[in-house]
Amino acid sequence: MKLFGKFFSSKAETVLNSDEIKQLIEDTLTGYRSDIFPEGILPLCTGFSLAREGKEITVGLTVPFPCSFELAQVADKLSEALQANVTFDIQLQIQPVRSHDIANVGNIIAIASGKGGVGKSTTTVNLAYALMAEGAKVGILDADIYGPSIPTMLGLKNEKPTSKDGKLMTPLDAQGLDAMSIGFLVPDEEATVWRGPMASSAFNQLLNETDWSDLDYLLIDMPPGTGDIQLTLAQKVPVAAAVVVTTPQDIALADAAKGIIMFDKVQVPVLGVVENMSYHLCQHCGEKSHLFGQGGGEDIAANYQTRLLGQLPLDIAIRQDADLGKSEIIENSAGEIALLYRKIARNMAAQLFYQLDSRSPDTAEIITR
Ligand SMILES: Nc1ncnc2c1ncn2[C@@H]1O[C@H](COP(=O)(O)OP(=O)(O)OP(=O)(O)O)[C@@H](O)[C@H]1O
Repeated sequence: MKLFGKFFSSKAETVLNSDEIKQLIEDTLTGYRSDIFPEGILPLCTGFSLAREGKEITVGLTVPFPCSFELAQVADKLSEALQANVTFDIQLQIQPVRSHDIANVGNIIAIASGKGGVGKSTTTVNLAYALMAEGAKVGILDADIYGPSIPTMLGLKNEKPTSKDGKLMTPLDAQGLDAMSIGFLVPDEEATVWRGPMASSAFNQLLNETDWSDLDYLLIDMPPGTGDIQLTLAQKVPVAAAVVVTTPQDIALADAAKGIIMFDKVQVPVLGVVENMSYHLCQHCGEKSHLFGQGGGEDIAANYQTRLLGQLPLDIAIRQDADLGKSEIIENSAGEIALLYRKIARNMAAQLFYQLDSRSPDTAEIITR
């Protein structure tokens, strides 16, 4: 992926030699700090190269998780500092953190909620597109056998997967996302009467008999709740980690806590909590109102030793897009909401790396202790 930096100012030109340019780039990449780069960018890069042709400078970087938005900003900053067009040529080297035998799938991340209706499926779809916008290859698997909403949310209702070899199903393409759901295969009313084992075997088939393209992440939209079916899925699917979606209401938070405890029980690390419908911004005066309470996501993250990955507003555009089979990331990629989802997606991918990837300085510390 190429990220092109831009420079606008007409500062008096200082001509730097190649060594000075290299030093300035290295210093910038080492000194940069943000939530996802607490110790700088360069120490995490497994590759770094520099090519220069007059005012065109290309920096080759190999990074361990998707983070295009932040790197594009760094490219702008460097272009300005060097008064040149700095292009980042990014190679993503995302490593599967848990071994499994599902072909062409890297890391499987379960998106769960203790309670129904908190916006788990909407969040899953938007996070999938957000990860894609950050540079990753992503798929989405709807595990909500009893109430699959992913086909509608991706604008693929009534579509059916095909098969090239009569064995594996080709996932549907949702503007670049691989998508699979029981909703593509059987009418909604049919699956609702399936008993637990049948639902679980249907899910296994969806996971194992889909011809996924080469995915960095497969997001699983889990059925809501923490009952037997969720526990079985969390145990049987080689999930690398989970994310719990909640709203700030007490009842949703209590159920989100049950979700965290459930994953803990089956030793699936929880990357963090996403607080959906956190606040509402008045369209007229811009005032923020916390309709369902405040601080709950932060409290739950602190009480259960995880982190708040981000907060999303209650917003009519999110609901309208979800109901119309669209996504804010695709519809309005530079909009405030799209940027919020992208920040959460970067946090999620970075947490997966820092907590579980053997290349991360944090895991190395844990391993040597
Ligand atoms: N941040 C938001 N702002 C406005 N509407 C939202 C937001 N998030 C979700 N919604 C809307 O809330 C409703 C429920 O969302 P969704 O189906 O994603 O919930 P869910 O937790 O997956 O439910 P279930 O698991 O019970 O199927 C949908 O109509 C969706 O458009």
